Amino acid sequence: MTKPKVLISDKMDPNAARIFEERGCDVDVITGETPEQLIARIGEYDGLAIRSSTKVTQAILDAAPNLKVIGRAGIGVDNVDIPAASAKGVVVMNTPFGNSITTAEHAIALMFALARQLPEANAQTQAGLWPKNGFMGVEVTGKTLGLIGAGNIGSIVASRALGLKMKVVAFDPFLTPERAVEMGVEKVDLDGLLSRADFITLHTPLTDQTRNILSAENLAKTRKGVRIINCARGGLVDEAALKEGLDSGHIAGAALDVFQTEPAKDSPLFGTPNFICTPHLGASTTEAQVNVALQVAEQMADFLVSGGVTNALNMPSLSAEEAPKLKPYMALAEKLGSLVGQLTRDSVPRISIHTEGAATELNQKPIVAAVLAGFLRVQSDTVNMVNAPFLAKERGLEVREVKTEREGDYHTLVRVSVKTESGERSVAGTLFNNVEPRLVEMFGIKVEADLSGHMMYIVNEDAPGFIGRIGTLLGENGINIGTFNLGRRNTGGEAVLLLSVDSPVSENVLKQACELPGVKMVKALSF
Ligand SMILES: NC(=O)c1ccc[n+]([C@@H]2O[C@H](COP(=O)([O-])OP(=O)(O)OC[C@H]3O[C@@H](n4cnc5c(N)ncnc54)[C@H](O)[C@@H]3O)[C@@H](O)[C@H]2O)c1
Ligand SMILES: O=C(O)CC[C@@H](O)C(=O)O
Repeated sequence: MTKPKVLISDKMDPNAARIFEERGCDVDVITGETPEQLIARIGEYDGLAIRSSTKVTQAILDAAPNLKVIGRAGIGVDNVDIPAASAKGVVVMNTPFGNSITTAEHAIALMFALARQLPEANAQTQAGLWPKNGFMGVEVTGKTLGLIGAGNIGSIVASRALGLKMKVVAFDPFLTPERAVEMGVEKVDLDGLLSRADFITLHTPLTDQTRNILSAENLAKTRKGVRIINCARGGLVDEAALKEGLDSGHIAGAALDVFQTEPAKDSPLFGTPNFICTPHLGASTTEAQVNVALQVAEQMADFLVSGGVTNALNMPSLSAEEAPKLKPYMALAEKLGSLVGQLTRDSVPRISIHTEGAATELNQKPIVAAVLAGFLRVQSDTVNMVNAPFLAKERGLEVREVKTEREGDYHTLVRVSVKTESGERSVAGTLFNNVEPRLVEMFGIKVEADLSGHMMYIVNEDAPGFIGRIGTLLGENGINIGTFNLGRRNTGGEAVLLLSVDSPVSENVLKQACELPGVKMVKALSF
């Protein structure tokens, strides 16, 4: 088996390259390239490991036919075009916890730097001014810290601030009252936070809801003398309004680690009194960089080598322990989805995935994604488990999931049903020996077939002589039959025949089969 190839395109702790090699990947570390250079190179790689410098655009994805996974050693993935990656079936992963403590500590460091004007005091002292009377600071003890965003980093900042004897109020629409109590913070609305906080620190992603959350209007609602810290994302604070607030003295200090445009080599804020900044250093400690490098390499290698999916933003997670158990189910689900897709001519507004028995104990999301991938692949051969759920949504296909924990005729079963203009149609399959996918029911008729390779599906009247006639026809056309699977609704009623054949069945043979007496339908299938 050829080894997966990974490119590390941003500066990353060397542990990442070591882990890739130890886990069976070939790895190249080539940093600082232009987008054009990356476009020329990316075609040969299965994986791309990045930090924030590499911008993974549609153009880069278009030039990457082999790419299967992008791993961000860090949290924010705003440098990756996730919809474009999903559409191409590329998994995007991040490392959501590896740099949280480090970034929270940076926010606290900036809070102290603002409270005591450390950068300017340092600069003037080293300039020989000994400015003993020029820097009257404030204590943080007893002050109110307003937390906008109380997720991983926000909650660490809160715990540190509580240790510093601050009062913490938090605005986060997704923060439950129970979690607020657990964190020891008071959950407030945004106006409440703005009117009460002595320090405001931001810890949300940049979304349509959070963009400009500290707008000119909201900054005007803050207390006079407020100090603002942003270690999350540029774009959360209106930088022009921030400058006005600092110039007017309404805002006593502001510290930005992140800017609307990065790298920020020029900004109207530079040189403003009581403004301090760092060049997106929130995650820059030895500990955090080792953490994220190890984690991203382990996650990506897991995916490329054994199919495990951790911390993916566009695909359900699948641990390395779960992967071997789920793999045969995903193969079964994909085959059932494909069978229904190949046999359905009408438009399908709804597809239902029903698991029964042992299958219900597993993570359903990969099973559903595999059914959708099989079903939609009939329409486009670029569909895979990553982009199938997105495509289904885009095409208005309603996806239903149903679980029945008790066993039926089989210890485990996956059933795929589609709603069509002519009614609901379903196929079902099980796993023999927990590993071999087997079709066991088709449109209400019991059959038993291994769905693989080239197959023929025939619906005919159950009458003597048919099997001989179809065998003769295929034999005369040089088509060897591998397996022969029969099922019927009732004696003399409708029967189905699923044949696996060693070579593709031509249109001409299908036509001749269709003309045999008693035949209602013939279709070539492939898996
Ligand atoms: N400066 C750096 O180097 C650096 C390092 C790491 C992370 N970050 C950034 O910090 C941010 C926070 O990271 P995290 O790990 O804590 O993320 P997280 O997802 O754990 O937490 C984000 C929180 O924001 C909340 N939120 C979402 N929309 C909101 C809204 N409209 N108003 C208020 N709250 C809202 C969410 O409910 C969540 O609790 C991210 O943008 C990340 O990219 C920056
Ligand atoms: O990689 C970095 O230095 C920044 C990381 C940070 O912005 C993140 O979102 O994790």
